[in-house]
Amino acid sequence: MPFEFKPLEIPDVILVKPKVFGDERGFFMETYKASEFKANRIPYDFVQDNHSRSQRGVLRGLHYQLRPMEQGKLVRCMRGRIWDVAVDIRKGSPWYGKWVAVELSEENKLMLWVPPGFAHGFVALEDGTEVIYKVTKEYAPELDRGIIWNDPDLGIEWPIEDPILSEKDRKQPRLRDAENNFVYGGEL
Ligand SMILES: Cc1cn([C@H]2C[C@H](O)[C@@H](COP(=O)(O)OP(=O)(O)O[C@H]3O[C@@H](C)C(=O)[C@@H](O)[C@H]3O)O2)c(=O)[nH]c1=O
Repeated sequence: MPFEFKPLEIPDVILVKPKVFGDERGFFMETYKASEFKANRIPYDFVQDNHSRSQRGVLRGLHYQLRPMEQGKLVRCMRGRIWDVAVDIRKGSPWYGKWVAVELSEENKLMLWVPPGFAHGFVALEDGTEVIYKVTKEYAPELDRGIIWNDPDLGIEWPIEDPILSEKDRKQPRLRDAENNFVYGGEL
């Protein structure tokens, strides 16, 4: 099997571990394969790939797009390290307002599947950290929304104090005030 799929504490969020083939030249790994992902509770088509670079302490998030342009995201860190967070914001979900986080790095090569209905964010733990992620719907700026990273109702334990934020992310609302049209449908 080229991948291991491990559901996290919120089981719709899945940690994906690729099989890495190392040899004297370097390494090879598959980073996405439709048949394997579809057979392991990630039945989506991906339509856009993104790439960002961040200095240490940059925090991007927490972001989501409203329905009908809700995005699932397959996130990977190809240089440096991030602490990657997914927050369940599906109304009626047993995990509403709960979060899970994992470290993704150049070294561990792990990927995080963040389904539609989750807010997503990460903090870069090293300078020059590069993140690439596939998304299931295209960017729709008019439906782009966010939640403030340090919302006390979420209590996310970020590993960095005083992060570097975009102007937009400094002004995001709390979850309780954020526009959100996700409804939990018992996805499991
Ligand atoms: C996300 C995105 C941004 N942009 C543009 C808009 C803006 O001028 C510039 C930077 O956008 P942002 O400040 O929103 O970029 P950023 O803060 O990196 O936003 C990203 O954060 C992570 C946590 C996510 O989960 C992503 O879905 C996305 O929301 O890039 C696109 O053209 N396409 C896109 O898909």
